[in-house]
Amino acid sequence: MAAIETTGLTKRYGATVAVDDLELSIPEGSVYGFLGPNGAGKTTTMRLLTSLTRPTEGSGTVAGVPITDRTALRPRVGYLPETPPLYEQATGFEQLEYVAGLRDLSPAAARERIESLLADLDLLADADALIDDYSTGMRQKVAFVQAVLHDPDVVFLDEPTSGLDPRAAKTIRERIRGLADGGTTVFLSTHILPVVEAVADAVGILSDGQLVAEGAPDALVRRAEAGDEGTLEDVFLELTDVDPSDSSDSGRDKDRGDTENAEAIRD
Ligand SMILES: Nc1ncnc2c1ncn2[C@@H]1O[C@H](COP(=O)(O)OP(=O)(O)OP(=O)(O)O)[C@@H](O)[C@H]1O
Repeated sequence: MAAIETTGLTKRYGATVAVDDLELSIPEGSVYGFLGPNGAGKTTTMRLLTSLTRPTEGSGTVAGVPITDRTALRPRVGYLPETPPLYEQATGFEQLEYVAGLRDLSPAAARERIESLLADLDLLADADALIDDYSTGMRQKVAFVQAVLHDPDVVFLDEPTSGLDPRAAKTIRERIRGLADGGTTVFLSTHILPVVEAVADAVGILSDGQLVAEGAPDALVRRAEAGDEGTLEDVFLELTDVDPSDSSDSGRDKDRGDTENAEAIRD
């Protein structure tokens, strides 16, 4: 069974089509890199898949649960949003204890899990300091632990390594791979393409709400115009290159051309 499956998933905000007829089928225990320019619809897709917003049309399941069933879906998914909610006046440990309570973990189980995850990220020694005094990287690590505390089947990560120094970013990358190797499915949205190249089993590129290319990172690079010498960045630029100075009509034509090009790449 696919961990994430969508059919014709669409979200409109008035005249804006944020997510347009999205078809996804992502296997369990894989890392899926979700790429796209600003405003492509990545956050909206993650909000749809975590039942934070409802589709205008289409449907989907995550861990076998319909994405419109918020109550059943909530324990099965974890979400690290781009700006994670953290309570500045709590210590790292208190913040995580609070979230564990919301997730119905017993105090003893919560303590054990929090300590193990914090130790794993090299943050246990600072667990009793106020979040207000944490660095960006320390906050990001707490937010990461918060998203995986209840051992979800599928975890959605929005820019999990942004603002991290190379060592902290490497730690998070290794944990992402570790999650997938343990059977968790990771849906990873980031603009940091080397991160995706390093950890993703498959990549989807979103442009104007539409999936314009999908495949293993190295296969996408090989099949795109970039050729053998190319990188994921070349593929990304090739498929999402919309000149902002275009009028909306000619811009649309250009989009369509890019989409057709991408269709060839998709198989
Ligand atoms: N609540 C909302 N109300 C109205 N329009 C919205 C809303 N949320 C998103 N949009 C619009 O939907 C489109 C997709 O936005 P979304 O935030 O999903 O993109 P994104 O790919 O996550 O962008 P970024 O990389 O900048 O975070 C944009 O045009 C945005 O303005």
